[in-house]
Amino acid sequence: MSIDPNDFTVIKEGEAEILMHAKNEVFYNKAQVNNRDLSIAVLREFIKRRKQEHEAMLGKRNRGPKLVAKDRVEDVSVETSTCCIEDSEKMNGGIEKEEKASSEKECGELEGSVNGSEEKKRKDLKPARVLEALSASGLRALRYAREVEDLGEVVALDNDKNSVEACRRNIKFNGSVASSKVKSELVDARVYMLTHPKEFDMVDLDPYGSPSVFLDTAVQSVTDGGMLMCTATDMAVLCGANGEVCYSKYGSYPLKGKYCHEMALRILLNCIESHANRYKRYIVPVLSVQMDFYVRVFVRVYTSASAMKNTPLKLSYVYQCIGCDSFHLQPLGRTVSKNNSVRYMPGFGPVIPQECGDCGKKFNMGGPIWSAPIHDQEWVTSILADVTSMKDRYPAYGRISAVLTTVSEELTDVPLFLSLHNLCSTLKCTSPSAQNFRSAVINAGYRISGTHVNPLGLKSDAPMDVIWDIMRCWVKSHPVKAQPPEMYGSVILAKEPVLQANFARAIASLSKAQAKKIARFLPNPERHWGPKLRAGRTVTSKHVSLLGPDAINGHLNHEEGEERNGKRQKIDDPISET
Ligand SMILES: C[S@@+](CC[C@H](N)C(=O)[O-])C[C@H]1O[C@@H](n2cnc3c(N)ncnc32)[C@H](O)[C@@H]1O
Ligand SMILES: [Zn+2]
Repeated sequence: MSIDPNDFTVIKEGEAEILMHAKNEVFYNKAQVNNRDLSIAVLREFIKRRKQEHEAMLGKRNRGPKLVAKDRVEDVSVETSTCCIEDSEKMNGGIEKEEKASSEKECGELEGSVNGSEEKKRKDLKPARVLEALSASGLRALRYAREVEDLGEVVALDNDKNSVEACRRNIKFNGSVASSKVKSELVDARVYMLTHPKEFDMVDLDPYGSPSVFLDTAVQSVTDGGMLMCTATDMAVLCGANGEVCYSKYGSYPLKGKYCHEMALRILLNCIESHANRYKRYIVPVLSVQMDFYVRVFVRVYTSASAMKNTPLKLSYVYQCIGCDSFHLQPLGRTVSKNNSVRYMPGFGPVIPQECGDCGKKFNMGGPIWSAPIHDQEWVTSILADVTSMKDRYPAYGRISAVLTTVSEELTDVPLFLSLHNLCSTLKCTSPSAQNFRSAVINAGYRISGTHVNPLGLKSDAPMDVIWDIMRCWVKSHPVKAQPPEMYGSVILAKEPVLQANFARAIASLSKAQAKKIARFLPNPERHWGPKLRAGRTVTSKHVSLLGPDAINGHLNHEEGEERNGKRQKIDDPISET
């Protein structure tokens, strides 16, 4: 079939160019440039660290070849990550034997290199292979191949014929490097990942809406120490619009708090971990962001039946008061140490009484969520430095550096966050400035930081009763109008504060970025910067009511025209967005 060049426009992003058909029957969303840029930045960091970890492992082997020969698995397991199991405290039994067997198999190549020359050993680390499981036009796969140094093959999958045709066309259009590296396949990604276990150093999931159906096979397709990058755009589901739908997809109940976007990240992480655990694997998040209209997580995947036992320690239920929105975490598990041995036990609970100690109302319970750190700050700082050193190579530099800056200042050991506005609206009081409030928390001996998820959000390790005491003290000097005594705010204010808050400006009350006036939050670059409908869909009023007019990328006028002409198209499929 001949191709008419007039039917196409060329879209350039980073170093890749794609041909977009006038009918636009293949998915492309310009707004996802932030997502693709950030993924490239993380992939560069991963490639760098993978190499360092490999060299460290070789160095260790060189230093003690006899030890290596004797205690090979243990030695390998300590250094972990690029190709072997991580855990050094090996457990007895069948699981351990399986781990050893898998470790031996995967490290066979490395083992062979121990006696070879230094040069040969270095060569043994093959270039990383990437799987872009849901590739559409192939833009992302092409950017990885063209922009990320030292990358091996990039396999781009799609189960849509038009997308695969477009992807293959785009591979050719991007020249010889792209053609030699990127391979496109028409296949259901789940089948492909299931039949290619532990083959890809990085697997990227960027679906329409929810990634939930792809997670089980994706966690199996990643190499040990490899990376899974995963987007979810079904924010309404993850943020509690239909709690039961979220539960069916992700195995967690969401809560409609101000922190719901961070909770969304933590629900997704919990879900990935639970799938990983089925295969004696576990995840280590390096970066987790909520941007624009989606969440995106970057996690490493390791295999270790013994390390996997720690999973319940990293998960919590969340109790959220239906009156004053105070929240408390209930860990799923705990450990008891005795004579150098560790026992794993269910968590003690409930961590709170039936009624809220502050306002007397009951609690909703959400989760379980991932309550361990969602970023590795060493990674974040290094990625930020790298991005800054090559800003010209990131079309979305401003946005991704702002997000990374804010992430780099987050308290990583404090799940979820408070909203100062919410506290004040509960008490019906004027708001202290964020700096005053931060100072009072610091002066009371606690830590506080911002969150990349919300410019008004504050993360703190101060317990809720301390937070309310600070607000009680604030109201004493900024009185509120009398409220009915049964209002939550009145109940909270009826109690005398135990703590005397000190609002005097504390040195750390501004973050470093705030003090240096470095951009932390940027507005969208243009209107309609949001999710897009599945390729080939027409917008109806159903989409408008579900997504809001902004989210439909200007299709609204088009639809109104069609409706006026009485030609509105019926859509049977559930809405998807990305
Ligand atoms: C949101 S688009 C991907 C966008 C792309 N990653 C980018 O950055 O431009 C999702 C793609 O997944 C494809 N897809 C959906 N289900 C799939 C499946 N089971 N197997 C393979 N591809 C699938 C769709 O055809 C669509 O092209
Ligand atoms: Zn309460």
